Amino acid sequence: MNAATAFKVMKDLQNAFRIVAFLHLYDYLWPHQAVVRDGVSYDFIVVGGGTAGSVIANRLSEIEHINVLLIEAGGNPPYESDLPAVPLLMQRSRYDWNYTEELDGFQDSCRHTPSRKITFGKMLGGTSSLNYMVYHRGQPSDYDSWAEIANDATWKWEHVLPYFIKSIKLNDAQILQSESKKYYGTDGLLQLTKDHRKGIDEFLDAYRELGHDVFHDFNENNVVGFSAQMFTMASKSRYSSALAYLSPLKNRRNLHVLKNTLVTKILFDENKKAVGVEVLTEDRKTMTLKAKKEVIVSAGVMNTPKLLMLSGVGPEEHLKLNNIEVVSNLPVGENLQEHANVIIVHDIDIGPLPPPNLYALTGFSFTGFISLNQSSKIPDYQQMTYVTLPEPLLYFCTFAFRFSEEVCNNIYKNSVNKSQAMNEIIHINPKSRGKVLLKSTDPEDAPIIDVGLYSNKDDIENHIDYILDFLRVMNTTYYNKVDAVMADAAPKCNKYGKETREYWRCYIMCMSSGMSHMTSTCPMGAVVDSRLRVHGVKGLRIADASVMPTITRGNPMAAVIMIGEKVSDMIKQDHNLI
Ligand SMILES: Cc1cc2nc3c(=O)[nH]c(=O)nc-3n(C[C@H](O)[C@H](O)[C@H](O)COP(=O)(O)OP(=O)(O)OC[C@H]3O[C@@H](n4cnc5c(N)ncnc54)[C@H](O)[C@@H]3O)c2cc1C
Repeated sequence: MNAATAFKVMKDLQNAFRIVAFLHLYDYLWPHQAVVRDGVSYDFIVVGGGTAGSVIANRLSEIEHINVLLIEAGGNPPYESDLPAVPLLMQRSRYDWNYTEELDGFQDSCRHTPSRKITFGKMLGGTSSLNYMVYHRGQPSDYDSWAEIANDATWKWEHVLPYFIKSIKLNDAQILQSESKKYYGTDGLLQLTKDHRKGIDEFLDAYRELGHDVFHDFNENNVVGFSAQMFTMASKSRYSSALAYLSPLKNRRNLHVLKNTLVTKILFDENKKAVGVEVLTEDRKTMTLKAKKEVIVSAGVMNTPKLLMLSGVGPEEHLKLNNIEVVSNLPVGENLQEHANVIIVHDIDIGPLPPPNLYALTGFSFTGFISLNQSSKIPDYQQMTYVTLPEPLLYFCTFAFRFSEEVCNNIYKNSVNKSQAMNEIIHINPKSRGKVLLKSTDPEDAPIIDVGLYSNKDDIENHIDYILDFLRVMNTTYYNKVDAVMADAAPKCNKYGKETREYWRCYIMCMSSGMSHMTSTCPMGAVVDSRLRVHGVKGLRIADASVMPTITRGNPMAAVIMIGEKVSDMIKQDHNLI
């Protein structure tokens, strides 16, 4: 196997699954297509049936006399969305928005192309239908600082925790019999599965040897340390936000789900109240759909700011440049935040791993939140380690990370008869910021995206510190026992010597990428208030990853679902519906 073959295998598999999609065998899982007429009114319109939008559509339509229209640009998730082993197959397919970042100063990187491809889900469940399913809530201190920025104590950890708990249906005997039980629900809608697979404990022992705590579970007391990962999975399948929140109510009469329909504009009346949306339907008809109470935009971190700007809500100068009439002058699209990730692969000798299985995650994994100052309760970086056979890693290298064939072949070449540990060293508190702008006023055009990774140079130097800290694991008993050797992914950096900061500066420029954890393009404070209402207009809220004032120090999906739960209650309260 080599990188070119691995890439071709992925393309062939994508084509094979297209045939399965053509048969529509799994459409019975999802709500029917709504029948709509031009000019028809609903109480609430939710734009985007993704991670947050699915939650909101469910919770608002719990009230029987309220009519909710959920509009989603994509269609039903395909069969492969269900299969935990193959999330990659939906990348660069019709289930992906297929955006590309502008040139970002990494032209000299080890990527396949200088511009980075960026994936977001375009289907019910949005990005939760194609992501890697890791469930982590971020740090309690993240929410305390949101509360401060938003000037609203209801965003503090103690007040958002009940919404995390409400969403969950945990079925893990070990956790439910432990102290951690109080942090989980058992009658929510989102199923979680903890990874208990063989092999994890030996790795965790190595981190224990370095002085780190090892937990069953991360929660408000267990913040800094290591644990096996938790996933949004039932035992053998993905649990996307759509499967959790939309599938069970596919026959609910007051919820109307309009699929394959792009919202092109939010419509305002003369008092700047959002009164509806303009859409482009799957048969390419333009229609107006009206909202009596509110429009809630949950179109994700790129498409929410794009839609707002197209509708006249955004930075005045940029809107005027595009001849868009300004409704509210706000810093929409600025403040984009992302976790930078550096990949370090180890060849290891741990004996045979089970062969890949479509219904299980490949290999096994664990994660750690590490503070360089071991007495601190606030982590500086996160480590996620996936232990697999070398072939699945080659697919990731070439198809997901899109590193060059040379880099992927370098990583693969000494792995014959071995396993590999792919370590993601993640900068979870970046100072760098990016932005989203309109490319044109055509709603079908992609936006201009500048993720801004390492635009603040402190992030590079801090990342080197994190990598050097991580590498201490190479001296532990277990890593010696399994003959861990670092794959020589970037030989061009070897001239500096691996013990130097120059080597790691060079390595970072070669082997880094974003985690696809982007947030904060319409943040609380600057763009929306603490009840997620857009400043300067009425009847318009935003609820998705874009409203986070700062990126969570952890994987963001759990926080997005919590935002969906919390905003649903806020909307009900503001309209006297509870
Ligand atoms: C490859 C990948 C792996 C990831 N892995 C993890 C992980 O393991 N754990 C984790 O915590 N996070 C992960 N993330 C991040 C996480 O999935 C996202 O942060 C989260 O799902 C975002 O939710 P959202 O509601 O903001 O947006 P989305 O879930 O993307 O929802 C937006 C929805 O709006 C729709 N839409 C957009 N524009 C329009 C329009 N104009 N009209 C109608 N509909 C529209 C979209 O099609 C989409 O369905 C990953 C992300 C990626 C890309």
